[in-house]
Amino acid sequence: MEAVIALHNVRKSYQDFHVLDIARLELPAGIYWLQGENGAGKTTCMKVMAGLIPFKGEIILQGNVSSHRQPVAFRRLINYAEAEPLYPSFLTGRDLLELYLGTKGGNRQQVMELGERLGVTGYMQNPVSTYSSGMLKKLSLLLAFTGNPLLILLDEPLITIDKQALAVLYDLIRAYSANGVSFCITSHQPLDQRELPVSGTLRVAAKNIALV
Ligand SMILES: Nc1ncnc2c1ncn2[C@@H]1O[C@H](COP(=O)(O)OP(=O)(O)OP(=O)(O)O)[C@@H](O)[C@H]1O
Repeated sequence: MEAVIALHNVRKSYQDFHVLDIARLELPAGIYWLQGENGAGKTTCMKVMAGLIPFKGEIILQGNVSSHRQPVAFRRLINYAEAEPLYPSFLTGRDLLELYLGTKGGNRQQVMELGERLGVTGYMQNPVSTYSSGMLKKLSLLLAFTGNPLLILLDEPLITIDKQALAVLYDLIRAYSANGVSFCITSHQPLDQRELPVSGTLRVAAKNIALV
């Protein structure tokens, strides 16, 4: 089966500090748990996969969308939610959602319903500077589920959100996964296999990523 994402000779350095050196990694569709020690390179790997920071090498989605040759199409197919999201403080949640709907596409009605389920609707009209860390995290998760992504990267999605939002998040991951969307999730806490049917574990170590 065609890999959802394939990394070929991917190298990432911050100035002359080398963080990633991945000769080849090809992942079939699924839900992956990305593990590694603090500072191993998980967040860097996600930012590279999402096409958000420059890197050497090439990433191909579904065998035909290249990070270098089709950067816009590439970025539309991958969504990323940061571990500790930061947005310009004067923007409202609604401003950000409109921006995402405009650039990522997707069904407005469906996204609004999702916002309702996650419990963000009540504060969407307020500037993000007024949000608590959990409120910000829920907004970032809503944005990660906006559009028509092939792969969703969730960096520490379980931290700071309340029990109700957590149950919705697990539900969403399972439903999207059943519709063919793949996930790559970092979490220092164990993932509950009953809630999240993880298909594989990816380990970041010694600058490489391996499916273990
Ligand atoms: N913008 C940056 N400039 C310089 N070095 C950076 C930058 N971002 C990350 N690093 C370094 O790259 C390495 C990997 O960082 P990264 O954030 O990817 O690790 P991580 O596996 O996500 O860690 P954690 O589990 O602590 O979140 C670390 O040594 C870090 O110091």
